[in-house]
Amino acid sequence: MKVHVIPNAGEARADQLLHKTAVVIDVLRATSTIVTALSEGATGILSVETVMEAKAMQRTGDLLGGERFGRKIAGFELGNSPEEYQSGRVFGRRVILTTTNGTRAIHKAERSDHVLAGSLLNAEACAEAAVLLRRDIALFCAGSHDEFALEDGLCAGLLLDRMIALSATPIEADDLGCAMLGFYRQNAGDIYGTLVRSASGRRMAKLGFGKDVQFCAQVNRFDAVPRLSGDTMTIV
Ligand SMILES: O=C(O)[C@H](CS(=O)(=O)O)OP(=O)(O)O
Ligand SMILES: [Mg+2]
Repeated sequence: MKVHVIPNAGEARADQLLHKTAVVIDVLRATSTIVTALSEGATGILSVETVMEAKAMQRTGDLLGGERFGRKIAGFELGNSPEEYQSGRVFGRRVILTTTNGTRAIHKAERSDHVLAGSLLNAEACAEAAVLLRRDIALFCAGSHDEFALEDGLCAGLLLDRMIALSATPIEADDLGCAMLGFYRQNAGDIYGTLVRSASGRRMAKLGFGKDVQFCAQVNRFDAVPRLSGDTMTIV
């Protein structure tokens, strides 16, 4: 099984996704939010690229969630902080989500055979689900504004580490995958510190979302593996 790492949404090419299982990774914060929302009983997450689209798609009972410039969008019920999606707020509701990087990466990944949402929060379960799908895998780091984001690379390294442990057949990683695997193994004892020191982590702290970084740094908090079915992510 081949595993390829895509460094950011802007660099994703069709040939890297076709006939594969894509695992979209946006640790800070979109896929962490999606994993949390579905673990907390949301019925599905519809990812859209624009605010207008989100408003147009809203049906009775749906919640609008997401951010622009990191902050909750005017008129939306929810921002992009995973913890907002707890305490029963999303239980039984569909969420229409639009974020700067993560939802865009999910759209780009749609050309793959299977699309999963990965994060530190569901790493083990996600690695296992991806391996069981028996396709070559694209670890699709959403990145930030078309640049590589360290927290996504760290998560790609963790997923690769778990895939190697779980797969019955050998895993053949590309060069970026090997680099991220090494980076993860070097920093496995300080996941939170690595996130805090990353550019996105520092940006989150500046915006007042330091608690989100702490939340998103939890490894294997959830077993839920969001999977795209039609246009909506649900739990497999
Ligand atoms: O809200 C976030 O975490 C980011 C916002 S920004 O790109 O850092 O301004 O969006 P995401 O799509 O979750 O990376
Ligand atoms: Mg991000």
